[in-house]
This record gives sequence, C-alpha cells and structure tokens, in this order.
Amino acid sequence: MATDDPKGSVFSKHLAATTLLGYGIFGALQVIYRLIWGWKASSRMKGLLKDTPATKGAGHDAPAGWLKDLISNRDRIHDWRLDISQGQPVSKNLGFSWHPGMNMLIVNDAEVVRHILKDEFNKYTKSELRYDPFFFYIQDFLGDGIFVVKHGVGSEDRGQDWGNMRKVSSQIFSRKNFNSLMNEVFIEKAEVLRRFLQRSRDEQKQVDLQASFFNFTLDSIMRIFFGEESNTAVGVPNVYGKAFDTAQANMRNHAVESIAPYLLFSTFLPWPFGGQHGGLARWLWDRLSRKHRTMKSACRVLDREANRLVQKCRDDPQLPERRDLLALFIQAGFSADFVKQMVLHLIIAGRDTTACLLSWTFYELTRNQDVQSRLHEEIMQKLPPGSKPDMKSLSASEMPYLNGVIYEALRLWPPVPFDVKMAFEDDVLPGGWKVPAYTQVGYCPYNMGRDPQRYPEPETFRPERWIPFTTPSPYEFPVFQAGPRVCLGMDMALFEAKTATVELLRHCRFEMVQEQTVTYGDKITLDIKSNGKEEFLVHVRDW
Ligand code: HEM
Repeated sequence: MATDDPKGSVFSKHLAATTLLGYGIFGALQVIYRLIWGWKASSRMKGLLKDTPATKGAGHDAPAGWLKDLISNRDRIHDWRLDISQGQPVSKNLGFSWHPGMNMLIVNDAEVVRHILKDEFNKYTKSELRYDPFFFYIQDFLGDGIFVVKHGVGSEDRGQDWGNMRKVSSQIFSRKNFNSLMNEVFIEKAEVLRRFLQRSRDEQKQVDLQASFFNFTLDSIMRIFFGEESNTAVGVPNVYGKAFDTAQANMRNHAVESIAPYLLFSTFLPWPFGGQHGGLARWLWDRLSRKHRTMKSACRVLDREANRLVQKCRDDPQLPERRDLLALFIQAGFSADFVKQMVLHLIIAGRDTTACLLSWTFYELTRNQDVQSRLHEEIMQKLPPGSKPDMKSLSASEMPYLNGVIYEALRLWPPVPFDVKMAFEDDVLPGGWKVPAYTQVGYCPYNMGRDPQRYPEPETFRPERWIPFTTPSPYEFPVFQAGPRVCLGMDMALFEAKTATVELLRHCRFEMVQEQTVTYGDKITLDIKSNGKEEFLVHVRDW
C-alpha cells in the first residue's frame, strides 16, 4: 500500500535543505577562517622575512616569478638553486601566502647549517605533514621509523621515539661482528659484480653501470640486513628489491602530482571533504591514482616479504650465530613490527645513496682517464688482486688517492644534494636572519661543495684537494648531514664504495659510451640521467 504523506515529505525536504544550508554556511566559514588565518600568518611571515634577500632572479620576490623559473629549470634543479642563491648565506622563496609550509629559506652557509643541525637542533626537524604534501607521502610509504620520525619541539614526545631508534640502531652499527660481516659481504658482492662486468667486456657489450651499482648495493644490504641471498647483479630478480623500487618510484611521482591538489583540498574544501591532510577529497584522489595504488600494493609485498623473512629468522636454528641486522634485532627481543620498519628505513637510507655515490665516482673516472690510471696505480701497489681490503687498508692514510677520489665525488655529486628541515618555533639565524615558525629551511650540500671560496675551480675533479686528508667539518661539508642526526651509515657507505671501487678497478678499466648527455634525475637522491633515462652506459676494457 502506497503511503502518501505530503507533510512527511515536505518535512524531509525541509530538513535536507536546512542541513545543506547549515553545512554550506559551516563550510564557507571554515574556508573564510582558513584564508584569514593564512593571510594573517603570511603577513606575519612576510614581515619577519622582509630583510632576507629573495633568491636572485627576475620576479623571485613573489611565488609566480620563481615558480615559473623553477618549471623552466626543472631538468637542472640543483644548478638552478646554485645560480639563484650563490653568494647569499640565506635566501628566501616565498610561496603561496595562505600556506606557511610553502615558504622556504635556502641556506649555503656553514654557521647557519651548524645552527639548524646542532645548536638549535630541537627547533628544526622533519616537516609537519599538514604543511608538506611531499613528506606526507614519504610517511605514507614508510610509516614511522628513524628516517621520518620527528625530534625536538616539533614532536609530541620531544624526540623520545627518535632517540630510542637511534640508540638501538647505533649499537647494532658499532658491533664488531657486524663490521666483520660487512667486510665479508662487500668483498663477495663486489667480486660477483666484477665477474659480471668482465663478461660484458668479453662479449663487447655496453653496460648500464648505474643499474649495476643499484643491484650491488641491494644485494649487499639484503645479506647484511636480512641474511638473505640476493643476486640482482647477475640478473636474478629479488621480490623485496623489486617491490621496494616500485613503491619508491610511484610514491615520488604521485607525491609530485599531488602537491597542487593537496593545496586546493586543504584550503578550499570544508571538513570532512578537505581541511587538514586534504580530507576525503585527498583520500579519493589517492584511490583514483594508479601510481598510488601501485605504491600501496608494492608496500603490501614488502610487508609480506618482511614477515616471511622475520619468521624464517625466528625459526632458524642458527639464529644465535647469525650476525645480520634482522637476527641481531630479534636476538635483542624487538617486536616483529619494529624490526620490519627499522630495516625498511635503513634500506631507504643506505641503499640508493651509496649506489649514487658509486655511479658518480665512476662517471668522473670515465671523464678523467688520467685520474682513473693514477687510482689504478695506487690500487695495484697497495691492494693488488688477491689481497683483501679492510677498514684499515682502505683508510685515507693507507690509500690517500682513493679517499680523495671518493671525497671529490661526494663534493661535486652529494647523494643527498638538498635537505630540508622545518622550523617549529620562531628563531633567528646567525647573521640576524629571522625564521618564522613552520618555514622550511633547506641546506645545500650541492651548492656548498661548489663554492669557489672554499674549493678553487670547483668544477674541476681534483682528488689532490683531499691530500693530506683532514676530515672536513660536517657543517662545511654536510653531505652526511651533521649534529645529533648525522648519518649513521657514513662509515659503512665509505667502506662499501671503496671496496667496490678497488675490486672493479684492479681488474677493469672503464670508458663512457659516447654520445651520452649526462645530467641528474629528480629523485631525493642524486642519480645519473643519461639522454633522459636513469642510466649510465660504459664500455668495460682491460688495463
Ligand atoms: C654515501 C652514502 C650516504 C649518504 C650521502 C648519506 C646521507 C645521509 C643524510 C644527508 C642523512 C640525513 C637525512 C635526513 O634526516 O634528512 C642521513 C641519515 C641517515 N643515514 Fe645516511 N647516507 C649514506 C649512507 C647510509 C648508509 C649506508 C646507511 C646505513 C644503513 C645510512 C643510514 C642512515 C640513517 C639511519 C639515517 C637517519 C639518522 C637519524 O635520523 O638519526 N646512511 N644519511
């Protein structure tokens, strides 16, 4: 029987209209509030930053000017940043006025680097997610862990979590047995890579040396961290490694595409459709993105694989004798979730960075054949084929030229060329530059390594600059960051890069394949792009 209740239907329509109107007013008030708050915050910010010079370039005192410039320089982003900020200890790029996290200071000065990384360490930390769309996706990929966790006034626990993670990881890094495992693994994996390269030489095939180094660092890290055999250097696919690469690449591409939508959702859409973190609109945006879905499905593979490896390790009757990182964490009683996350963070921190260092080192060796020959001589004298390198025999005092080559590659091609912190309180930098809370402050190892005052003829690759060797101040040379959060894997990375360089060069000589236009990619880590592709092609020759 049909119910015909005109009063009820009028009432429902009235209710719906009132709800809609109420929500419309609520939404409009939210957006107005955000714009007023944003305008006030931005006026305050602009006032505090009025004496700080803008980056050098026409129209750079407003976002449209430098953004236009940035877009036309996106293929040479680090050189662009160098051009527009060189000679200025601190420069500003003011972003969209309503969004505090879009304002950035670019730092090229050692004293200022020391200030943000050490003296006022507690004020500067990883970005606030709601103000940094890119960092939001890094966390989406990695979850919490040492690489993304905040410290200082920006963190709810004042950095306790970070402190604990750091303590645990550094104990593991300093263990004697772990160091000896590294030695064994790097030598073995470098030999595998060298044999692979020799086969290419015999078959007169060109090789993508950068891909080889990414495989070498993955294979090494899989054994050191998981105790798991991986042989990507000779073409055997590795499930964890493949999922890791897929997740990382898709995260980055999706994050870049999401910056503008995020700003719109978080500003102009009312809760729950927008607002902080982009609300439902962002949720939908992510679900509709093929890149985001691919990233999430790769993350599930990573999780499944990590669960398998953790279980395998727990069930291993040899567990008490094992020395890989996973086994050391499990022996120490850490939970499976903690261990899985920690290992993932250590891989992201340590794998690509070292592969980039090796790629640029060999890029410079192929461009500077005289340097390659001189390094070969030192290697043949000190560590001829058959001898085993170790920490001591690879040290700067034993092999000064090798050390000079590696430091020169780090200077010109720092694997992390630009690193950003967010200020969580107002501050004043040395030199009197003001920093309003929530400004991004980025220091530039790429720029600092090319400062002609510090390194005459900075573009020239000259290992002799580092002989005799004095460890550079980490504030002047912040390639591994500096202060309490300095890179934990610096010794491991230098040792790994030196071991591989020695093993390859004592058997092979390298020549760049001609007609390559080499530049760098746009990842967080500085990899090589050749003719628009992420690769570096070489011929392997005999000496
Ligand atoms: C040439 C190679 C490397 C370079 C240039 C490098 C550089 C850096 C930089 C710049 C940071 C600071 C990142 C940030 O907080 O924004 C960092 C942090 C870190 N690195 Fe490295 N790294 C290298 C290799 C490694 C290796 C092999 C490991 C070992 C797994 C490692 C482990 C870490 C860890 C755990 C952190 C976080 C420290 C913390 O936040 O307390 N790194 N590294």
